[in-house]
Amino acid sequence: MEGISVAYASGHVALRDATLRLDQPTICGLLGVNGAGKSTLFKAIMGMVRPAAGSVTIGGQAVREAQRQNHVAYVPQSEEVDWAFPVSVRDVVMMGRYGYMNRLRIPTAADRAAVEAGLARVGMLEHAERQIGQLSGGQKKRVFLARALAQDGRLILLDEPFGGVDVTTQEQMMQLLRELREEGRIILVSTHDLASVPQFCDQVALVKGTVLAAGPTEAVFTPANLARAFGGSGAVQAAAGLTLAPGGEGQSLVLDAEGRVLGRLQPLE
Ligand SMILES: Nc1ncnc2c1ncn2[C@@H]1O[C@H](COP(=O)(O)OP(=O)(O)OP(=O)(O)O)[C@@H](O)[C@H]1O
Repeated sequence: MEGISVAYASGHVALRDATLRLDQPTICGLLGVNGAGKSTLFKAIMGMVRPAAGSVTIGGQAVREAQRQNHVAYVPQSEEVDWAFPVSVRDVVMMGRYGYMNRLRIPTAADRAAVEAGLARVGMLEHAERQIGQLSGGQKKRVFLARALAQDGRLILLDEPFGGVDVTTQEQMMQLLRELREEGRIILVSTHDLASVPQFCDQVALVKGTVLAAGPTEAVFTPANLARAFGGSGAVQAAAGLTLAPGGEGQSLVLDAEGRVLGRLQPLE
C-alpha cells in the first residue's frame, strides 16, 4: 500500500499517508494501540473501505481483481462476526470457497475436499456440524482460520487471532502460520501479544494513525520505536509483561515475565 489515507463517514481520519510493502513470503506483525488503525488497514487491503488517497495493489493487481482471484483471505476479529447466525462450522469454512463457485454456489468435489482439509488442519473436523455460536473462543478462531485455508489465499490477513486463546492453541496457530509462510504465502497479523513478536514475526509494522515504521523485526521492533507507537516504553512493558535490559553495544534484551530472553533489540538510528 502506497500513501493511503482513510476517513470514515464521521469525518474521522483513521489512516493518513500509510505505506507498507510486503514482497516475499513472510509473517508480518501489525502492532499498535487500540484505535491505531490496524483494522482499518486490513479493511483497505480487503476493499471494505475506500481510501481517499493512495493505492493498494496485491501481486501487482488492484484490490478488486485480487479479490476476484481469491488471493486475499481474511480472518476477522471475533467481535465482527454474528455468532447467532444459524450456520454450521462446515458452512463457514465453505464460504472460503464461494469465490471459486458460480452463482448457484453448488460445491464441487474439489470445494468439499478443500473444506475438509481446512477443518482437519485446524483440528475442527469433529465439530464440523456444530452451530458456530456454540464454540469456545479458541474454536471460533480456528474456524475462520480454516475458512482462510479453504480459500487458499496467497495473502492472509488475521485481525487479532490470538485474543482470548489458550497458550497451546496460540502455539498451534503460530506453527500453522509458519507452515503457510513456508508454502509461499504472506501473512499479515495484528496482535497485542508483543512478547511473542521476536520469535514469531519476521517483520513488524507499527501503526499509529499511519505506518510509523515497518521492516525486519530486529530493525524495527526497538524500544524507541515501541515507545513512539505505544506512548512510552514503560506502558509497553507493562502491557506486554516485558522487561528490557541492557544488552551491550546499545542493544536491549527483551525479557519475559520469567526473565527468559525473547529477543535482542537494536538501537534506533
Ligand atoms: N466505522 C467507523 N466509523 C467511524 N470511525 C471509525 C470506524 N471504524 C473505526 N473508526 C475509528 O478509526 C480509528 C481506527 O480504528 P481501527 O478499528 O482501525 O483501530 P485498531 O487499531 O484496529 O484498534 P483495535 O486494536 O482496538 O482493534 C479509531 O479511532 C476508530 O474509532
